[in-house]
This record gives sequence, C-alpha cells and structure tokens, in this order.
Amino acid sequence: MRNSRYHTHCLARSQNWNACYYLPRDVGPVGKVTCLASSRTVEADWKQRQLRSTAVPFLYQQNLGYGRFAYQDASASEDSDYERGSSQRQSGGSTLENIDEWRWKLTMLLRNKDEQEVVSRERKDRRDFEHLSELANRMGLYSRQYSKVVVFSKVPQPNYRPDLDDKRPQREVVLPFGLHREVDAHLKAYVSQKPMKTGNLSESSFSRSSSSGSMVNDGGPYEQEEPSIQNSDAMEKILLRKSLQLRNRQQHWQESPEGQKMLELRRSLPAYKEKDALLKAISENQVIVVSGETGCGKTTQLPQYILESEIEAARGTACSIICTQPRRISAMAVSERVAAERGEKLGESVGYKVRLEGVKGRDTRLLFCTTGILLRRLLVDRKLRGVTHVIVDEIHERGMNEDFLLIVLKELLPRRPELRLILMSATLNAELFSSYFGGAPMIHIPGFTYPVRAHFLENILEMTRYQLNEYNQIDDYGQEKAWKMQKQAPGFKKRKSQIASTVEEVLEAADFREYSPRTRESLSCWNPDSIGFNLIEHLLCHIVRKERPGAILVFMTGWDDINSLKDQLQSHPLLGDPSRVLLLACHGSMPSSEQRLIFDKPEDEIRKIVLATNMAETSITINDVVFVVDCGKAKETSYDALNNTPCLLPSWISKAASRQRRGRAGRVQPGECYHLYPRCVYDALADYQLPELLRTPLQSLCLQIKSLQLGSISEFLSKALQAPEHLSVQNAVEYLKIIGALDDNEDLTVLGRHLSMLPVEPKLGKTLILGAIFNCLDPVMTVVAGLSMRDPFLMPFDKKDLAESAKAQFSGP
Ligand SMILES: Nc1ncnc2c1ncn2[C@@H]1O[C@H](COP(=O)(O)OP(=O)(O)OP(=O)(O)O)[C@@H](O)[C@H]1O
Repeated sequence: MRNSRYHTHCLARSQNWNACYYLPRDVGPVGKVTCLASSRTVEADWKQRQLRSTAVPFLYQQNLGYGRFAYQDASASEDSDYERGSSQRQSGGSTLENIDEWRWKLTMLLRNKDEQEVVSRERKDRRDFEHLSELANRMGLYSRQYSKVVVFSKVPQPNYRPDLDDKRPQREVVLPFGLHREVDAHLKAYVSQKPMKTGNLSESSFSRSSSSGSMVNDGGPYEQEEPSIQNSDAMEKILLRKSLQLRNRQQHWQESPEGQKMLELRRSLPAYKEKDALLKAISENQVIVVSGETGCGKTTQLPQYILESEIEAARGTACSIICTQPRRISAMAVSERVAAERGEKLGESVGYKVRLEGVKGRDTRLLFCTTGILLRRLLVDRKLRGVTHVIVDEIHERGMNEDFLLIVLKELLPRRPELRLILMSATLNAELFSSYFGGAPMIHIPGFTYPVRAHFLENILEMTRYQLNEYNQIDDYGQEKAWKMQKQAPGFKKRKSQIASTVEEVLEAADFREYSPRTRESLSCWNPDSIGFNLIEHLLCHIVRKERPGAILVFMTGWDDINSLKDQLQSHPLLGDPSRVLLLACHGSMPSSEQRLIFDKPEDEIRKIVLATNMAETSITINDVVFVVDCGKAKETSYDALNNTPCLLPSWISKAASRQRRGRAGRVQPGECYHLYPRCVYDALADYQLPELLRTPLQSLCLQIKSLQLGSISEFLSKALQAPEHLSVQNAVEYLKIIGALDDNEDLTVLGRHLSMLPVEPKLGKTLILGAIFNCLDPVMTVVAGLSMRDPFLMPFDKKDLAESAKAQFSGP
C-alpha cells in the first residue's frame, strides 16, 4: 500500500478567513504535510502567509461527491490537532455567543460567488443549530446537520454526504497497474469456480453497483440466460438444511411466550381471517389485487403470511419476497415492525433497502424497499432472478415509478411464470388494476382495526367555537411571504383550477342550517385557499387541553408551511412549552434519523405533535397517534403539456388520500380525525389523484425506458395503465434531444446513460438536471446544467418550490 497514491486532501487553515481550504496532495510543499489515510491524521505546520497565497480550492470529486469550493470554519477538522486547538481558542462557548461571527461568515459566503458552503464541526446543541439555521434561512441560505457536522450552503443539501461521514471515510485508492491486474485475475478465477445459487437475496443485484456496466445488455430485454447451476445436488442439500434451520427458528419463536403474545395480537387484525384465502389465491394465480381498510394488516401481515408459509413448507431459502413502498420512511418502519413481529433483529429474515441506506443480511428473504430501488435492480437484472414474489403496496398512489414498474412487470410475467405479483392498497380502484392484468382476482379484506371518528370543518367550528373571519386565515409562511399573503387575501383574483371552482360551487350550494349562526358565519368567510395556521393552533390547543391523551399528527403541504407553523406554535404559551408539548416535524428533506423521531413515545404528560407532509400518509403506524388533523392539501407536481410548464403547488388531495390520512389513527386504539374543510368539499374531491404519469414531465422516465432497452419510448408508454398524452411524450423526447441525452434516433448518448443512472425521482424534468449539478460534478454534467439553466422552460418554476422538490427527491426513494 505504500506505493498507492491517495486522492486525499489536506486541510489548511487560513489566517483571516477563519477557514480551511482543501488542498490536493500534489499542490506542492507548503510547510510540512503528511497524509495518512488509515489514521486520518493530518499534521500541519503551515507557513500561513505563504499558504494563503498558494492555497487553491480543491474540487473534491467522488462518485456521489459534491464538488464545490468549500470553506470550513476554524474549528473544522477533528483530523487535525492544530485545528482542535484553534477551535477551543476561537469558538469559546456556545454558538449563540458568536452569532455575529456567524453572521459575518454567512455574509461572506453569500458575497463570494466561488464559495458554495460553510462546513462547521463546532460542537452545537439542537437549539444552537436551529438558531443558526434560522439565521441562514433568513439570509436565503440552506442549512443541514449531518451528525456532528453542520453545513450552510447556497443550494439544498442531500440527506447524506459521504464526504462528511466521519465513520465511513471514502477515499479513492489508485492501485498500481500490476497489482490491479493481479486482483482482476484472482477475481475472475474465483467467479468462474463459484457455483451460482438461485433464490438468494444476498446474491441479488441489490448489492450490485448500478454502475457495474452490466446495465446495457446486448441481448435485448429479458433475454438473459439463466445462470447454470453447478454441483446442484450438493447445493440442494445445503439449501434444504438451511430451510429446515429457518423453519426451526420460526417455530421456536412462535412457541415462545413472547411469540405467542405477538401471534395473538396479529390474529386480532382483520387480515388474519383472510389468511388462507389470500395464500390460496396467491398459489393459484400469478397476479392478485388486494384491498382492505387502512390498518387491517396488508403491509405487515400479507408479506409475512407468504414468508411464514414458505418457511413452514421448508422452502425458506428458495423464497425471496420484495415488497415495494412508495416512501423510504414506510419501507424502514414497516420492516422494523415485521422483524419485531417475527422476534428477530432487522437484517435477519426481514430487511429493507432504500437509497443510500439499508439493512439486510445473507438470510434476508423478505425485503421492503422503495419502488425506485426495485426499478434500479431491474436495470441490472431484468428477470428479477431468484425473486419469487413482488408485492407492490399502496398502488393507489399511482406515482410515476409505480406505473412504470407495472408496465415492466406486466411484460416480465410471461417470462417468469413462477413469479407472483400482488398489488395492494386500502383505497384502490381494484377493477382497473385487475383488468390491466387480464382479469386478476380481487380479494377484499373486510373490517376495521379500530374506529376513527371523522370531524369536518363545520363540526370543528361548533366544537371549538372558533370564529373564522377575513383576517385570521392569512397564513404567514415562505420566502415570498408578501406574495403568498396577497394571494390568500380576500378578493385576490387568480386563475382557478377545476377543483377550486368545484369547491366554490359546492360551498355555494351547501346547507349549514343545522349549525349555529356563529358557525354559519364562519363558514361563509372560510377561505379554501388557506391552510389555516390559526385554526390549526386553536384546534391543537383544544385537543391538548380537553381531549384524552394521545399524539397528534398534522398533515401539512411542505417544508415551508411546516416550519412556519412550527415557529408559530413554538411561540405559543401552551404549545411551545416543552414540558407539555413535544413538537416534531417530518418532511422528505429531513435525514432519516430525524424522521424516525416521530415514532418515539415522549414521557407521560407530554403531548407529541407531529407536523408532517403526505410522506406520513401511507403504511406507517405511529402507535401513540390518536388524533389526525388534515389540512386537505398536498404539494403536487402538475404539468401543462401544451405550454410544457411543470409546477409544484399545494392542491386539494383526493378522497383516497384523505382516507389514508384518517387511517393513521385507529391503528392501535380508537381515533379522531379533524378535516379542516367542510364535508361537502370532501364529497366533491376526486376519488383518486390523477396518476403522476399524466401530470408531470416524462424526461427521466424516457431515459429509464431507453436504459432498460425497452424499445420505442412512445410505444412503451402506450402500454401504461393510463397512457400519457402523445404531446407530453413528444415534449420529453425533444427536450432530451436538445440537451444531448438522446441522439436523433432516440438512442441514449453517453450523457444520457450517465443521466439515467442518477438516483433522482422522475418528478420534475428540471430536477433531473439539478440532480446532475448536485450529484455528479462530472464536467459533462456541468455543461448540461448550464444548458438547462438557459432553457426557457425553467422560467415558470417557482424557485423555492423547485429547490424544495429537489430536496424531497434527493431524499427518496
Ligand atoms: N409499529 C407498530 N406498533 C404497534 N402496532 C403496529 C405497528 N405497526 C403495525 N401495527 C399494527 O398492525 C396493524 C396493521 O398494520 P399494517 O401497516 O399492516 O396495515 P395496512 O393494512 O397495511 O394499513 P395501511 O393501508 O394504512 O398501510 C396496524 O393497524 C396496527 O394495529
């Protein structure tokens, strides 16, 4: 290893800037520099004046690197004794004491167009961070905490920064050519001798890098050869022994007192009554469609029934179940719950995989993952080798990934007759899915777990005696506060969406005679465009003071309204009192570790209030939630194919989404749901949300189609459950041609291939480009980013919405 050349960087502290520069190792001798990758020690004896003139910012590159010219604050690096010393000298105590210093640092960051971020490793408690974060936010900057490191930046930050992960330092090691060849030869020899197993998840390409080069297969779609199984007798014996071990372990747990208790609990769920019928239908049909009320046990029980019955039949090692979830948080939470119900640690027979995170082991037979992860696996393993069951959960959401997955799976089914596909949701249009899969059987799980009482706006106003008027419905949030307030102000005219007009019509026709004059008056000035911060505050006070114990889950639309409402509630004498209320936020741009806090139970006497986006709408069980508050709106990407203008705006949710929100209560005890809109408005909502495929740009999807070699883009998309308009497809293809991702024959260029590998949700075409900027500072990508910035299509975006969407998309799937 002595000969290896480390692409590492040294930290050098500058005198005046209170900052560190990244220096490439070969910048030349500037004082005495020793880099030891293993011990992560940097010894620096800088001649500082000399350094300031010689130091050059270093573009830090790595696979998912965030190339930028970085500053680190003086106390930055734990790597350096020198730095530690300076940290003590300069920070001197709490961050709040040096707030002016911070203000100056952030101002300098804003002024200097070459700098993108300030990285601080100074010890900060949560309050300090929030204080600084507020300051940064006010200055139009972003902030993010990664364990002990805090980043203030000009652009939104992703959930995970490998370059800031002290526990897992990533270095690129360039091996000498001779050694490289030797390792290659050993690997080849090993691979050629190693028998291939089927049915083993650990061998599946979930662990393969998507950049393995196997993505493009000359054989065309689904034409890969099955791996030959050598020494099959010996292998079968090993697998059988393993299967018997799995069976013994399962029986042992089920017979234990804790296992018995858990079984009893599981048997009380409505799904249990249908267990045999479900298993029979699965064994007799390749595709089935399952519906059942929220909380009846679809997500946690059905995959488990399959797993248990396979293990029971001594086929444990041959079975491999994948259950997709639309969101990271549900994949993680549900897998934890199922592992606990099986008396195991996560990563034994049950695991999860979401982007950049996952827990699974060699024996994992049931894997919960995001839809995006399954799609990425399909990139490298089109036949889903070894997978026996695919369960697509919450199929009613009709996200772009889910619809895309369905087309691919539908094509795959005839080639994998033993593969089973199960589509599930509480609120799906079962006939639509059934007919798409040639009349697949539909099974309904009847019954509720616990009742949830629904209260609509008229009941809430009666109950709380809150009086709505023209002035207390102006929500105070977001950077463009003035604009938003103007928009919400009575009399402000704007182009109305169809649903907004319908809402107005039903309100005009509504009959509220049975309610008090006070409520009728309130309803007459209710502003359907506002979220109603003041009403929410009043309702929360009412629940905290007068209702039974239990956590409250409030559904908001996005990062900005959640944060502003949180600020407002924090300054309230009751709701802001930490000895009585624990206020938590949960949105897509938060790190998973923070999102998980919503599942923790606070101390007795403290009421937990979670402000969440629709990411908490499906699959998850926060077991102390008794009350749900639903503002009736969610941020949604929509797209006007005629003008090629996408936008991300709060829109009315569908009835299905409203029921899903209500269903977050009543899972372990009876619950209450407060819908902040009248019942007549609920009745007027669409049954289901318009599929994402029909309302968003298709660029990213087109790239996926091409990289999977699925033929002509328009032909492929015409096979969707509900095919997008021809104009939308054409626009997307044209766009990709303009930026050089597709050539004139609609084939992927090198650039297109790179872009198709980006882990970006295909929600906004422009986000794909932002993904290129953030995730891949490959020079080619930067050129593309530049091109797209001049692209007039970008203009209709609300900049904040775009940034927020980008943030949300980097955190999922
Ligand atoms: N973490 C948990 N703690 C306690 N009970 C739980 C937990 N997770 C699930 N449950 C119990 O299991 C039941 C079934 O949950 P599951 O997620 O399988 O329902 P579901 O039918 O998939 O609902 P949804 O459609 O809302 O996702 C819940 O109603 C609850 O009683």
